[in-house]
Amino acid sequence: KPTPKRPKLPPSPPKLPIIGNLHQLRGSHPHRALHALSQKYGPLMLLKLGSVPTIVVSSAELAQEVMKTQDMIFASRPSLELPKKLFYGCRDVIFAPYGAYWREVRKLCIVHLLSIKRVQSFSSVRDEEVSQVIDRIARSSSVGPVNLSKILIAFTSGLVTKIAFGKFLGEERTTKLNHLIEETIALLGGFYVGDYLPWLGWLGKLSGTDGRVKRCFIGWDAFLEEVIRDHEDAHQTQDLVDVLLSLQKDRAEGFTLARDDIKAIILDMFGAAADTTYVTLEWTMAELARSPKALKRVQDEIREILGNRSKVTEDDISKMNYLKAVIKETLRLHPPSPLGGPRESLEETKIRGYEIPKKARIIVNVFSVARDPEFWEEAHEFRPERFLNSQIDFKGNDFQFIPFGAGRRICPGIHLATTTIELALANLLYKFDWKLPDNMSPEDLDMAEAFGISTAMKSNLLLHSIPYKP
Ligand code: HEM
Repeated sequence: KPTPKRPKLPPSPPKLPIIGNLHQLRGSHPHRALHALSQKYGPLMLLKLGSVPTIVVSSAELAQEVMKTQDMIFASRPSLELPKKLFYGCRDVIFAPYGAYWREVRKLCIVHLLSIKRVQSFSSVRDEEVSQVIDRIARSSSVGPVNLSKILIAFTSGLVTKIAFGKFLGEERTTKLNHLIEETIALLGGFYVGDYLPWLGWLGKLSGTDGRVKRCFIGWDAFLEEVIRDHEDAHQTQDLVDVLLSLQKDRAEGFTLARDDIKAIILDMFGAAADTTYVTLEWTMAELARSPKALKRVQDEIREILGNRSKVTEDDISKMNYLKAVIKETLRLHPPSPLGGPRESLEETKIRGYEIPKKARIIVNVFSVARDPEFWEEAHEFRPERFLNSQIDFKGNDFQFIPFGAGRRICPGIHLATTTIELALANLLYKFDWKLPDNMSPEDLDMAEAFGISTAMKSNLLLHSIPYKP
């Protein structure tokens, strides 16, 4: 009797009983551990993370297969316990499974919250917040090196808060909000055993994680409820809560937004925007601090364009080609979400003749792709010049460079992110000269990565700032 043909599955590293390949991710950062495994097992691997079959893609060619050729099949997200509990049952955009609801809220975000016009409407808020950063650095310039990491975290979370909530928050609420953001980031960046070994979900209760998640959710809900109520009582400027409330009233596009939908969408804005923007700024300053030539070149460009004006405005940025190349090179080497957004297959399919089961988890290792030797020479080096006179961009068409993802799930916040990053960096680089702390050579700067949901620097970035007089 012929034996039934076994499906041809992608190559897998050896597994242990029960935990599968989880142990191979221990001890290193997951994107680095997966990168190392891909060097041995190839650009398409099948891992068992606990009991979850997980496909890991590590080349530009296969990223295109997943995010373009078969994007429709891979357009969903896995159903994860933590987001279900924190994001109102995934009524947000990031974690919503593929379907009518996700399509509607994503469209709403693109058209109403993150459009070029809306991003422009916050230009004075950005300007104000950047000026505060400059003042803060100027005040501490003479004292010693400034802790840029701390200043940049405060800048990005302050900016997102103003964009989302306007000027409603006093000191007490801001402190509460910062605490909630910190706790959410810590929870999302942690390892939640129930997502890999569902039958061990009860460990969450035992370890106290479930209680922490519940308290965090209750904290957010009370906070958002209060802020939304304030917005309903007052006719304010057009911050994001105002926009969402007016869409709810108008039943825009025949789609009714529930209260919880609004809260989940606002939560996304914090989850997706603050940390990613901050880590891009931090890594860019770190890379420049250890590359004096690139630092000089970008400052010369900015200072030549500015003449003797006092600060960079958003209109100046379009001429700053080297600055844009510096940001791209930083996003290539240090993608803030090195494993992109997790995807899930909606049906069974094949990649390069290998069977991909339905409901498999898909990880595109954005970090590996940006080092694909077929596309990148001396991939480990910081060389912004590679992006000059090059059409390669992060808008999702060049699959060797996808820090924002690609396809149906591509990051809808690219314009908001880049506008903020460019303006903040251009001003930091215009207003100050930057030096490593005394006696530190470029090789001594600690470029290690922290663990967490966005890959920040492990050590705070301390640099001397010397005010520049035009
Ligand atoms: C440097 C900054 C940023 C980076 C590197 C980044 C990166 C990403 C990545 C890799 C994804 C997953 C894409 C995929 O699954 O293919 C994503 C999704 C998303 N991002 Fe961003 N992001 C950034 C800033 C922002 C900002 C400022 C916002 C605006 C609030 C934002 C909102 C979102 C949302 C809502 C999603 C979910 C999209 C969906 O699932 O349909 N991001 N981002």
